[in-house]
Amino acid sequence: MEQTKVVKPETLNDLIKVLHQIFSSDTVNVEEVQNLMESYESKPQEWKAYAKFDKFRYTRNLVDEGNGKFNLIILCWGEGHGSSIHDHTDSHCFMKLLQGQLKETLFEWPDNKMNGGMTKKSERILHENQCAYINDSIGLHRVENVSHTEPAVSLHLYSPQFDHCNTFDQSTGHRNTVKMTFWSKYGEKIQETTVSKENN
Ligand SMILES: N[C@@H](CS(=O)O)C(=O)O
Ligand SMILES: [Fe+2]
Repeated sequence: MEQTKVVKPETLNDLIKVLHQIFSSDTVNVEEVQNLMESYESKPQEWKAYAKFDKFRYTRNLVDEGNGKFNLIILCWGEGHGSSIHDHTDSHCFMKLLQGQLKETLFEWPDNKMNGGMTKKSERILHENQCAYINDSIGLHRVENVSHTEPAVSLHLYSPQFDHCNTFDQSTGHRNTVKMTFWSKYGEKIQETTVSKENN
C-alpha cells in the first residue's frame, strides 16, 4: 500500500494551503488529513485573532471555507463548557487541540432497545496537538472542557460543510435538529442580533 506522506506545515497558513491541495481531489484520505493536522505544532500567535470566547458557551469561529470543499473552524471552550451529544450530518469531522485539553465521550446511536439512557462506548482526554476523527458511522459524541481553570481551543475541519446537526437527549435518546451558527467569521465578530442562541 502506498505510504501516507506528511510534510509538516510550519504555520497555520501553511496547513490551510496544504488542506486546499488535498481537498481539491474528490476523495478524502482520512489518515492523511489526520496526520497532517496533528503534525502542525500549535502556535497561539497564529490563531489568536480567531479565538473569541463567550462567557456562557463554546463559540464557533470560521477560519476558512476551503474552496467549497470544507470548513475550518476554531472552537473556544471556556472552563466547564461542553457540547450536547450530537452527530456530524454525514460529514468527516477532524478535531485538533490547539490549546488545553478536551474530553470526548463516544455514544452509540440510540435504538429502541435502549433502556436507562444512551449507551456510552468510550471516553478519552485529547491533549494539545492531538487530532481526533469522527463520522456518523463511528457514532455520536459529546465534547467537554472539564477543566475549572484552563480554557481550551480546538481546530475543526468538516467536509462536506454543514450548518445543522442532530442533538440527542442522553436519558431518552430523543433527537432535535439544531442549526449551527458562527460567533465570528475571519476574525470578525458576527453582530449579536444575527447570532442565534442555538448551536449545539
Ligand atoms: N461538532 C461540534 C463541536 S464538537 O463538540 O465536536 C460543532 O461543530 O459545534
Ligand atoms: Fe462534534
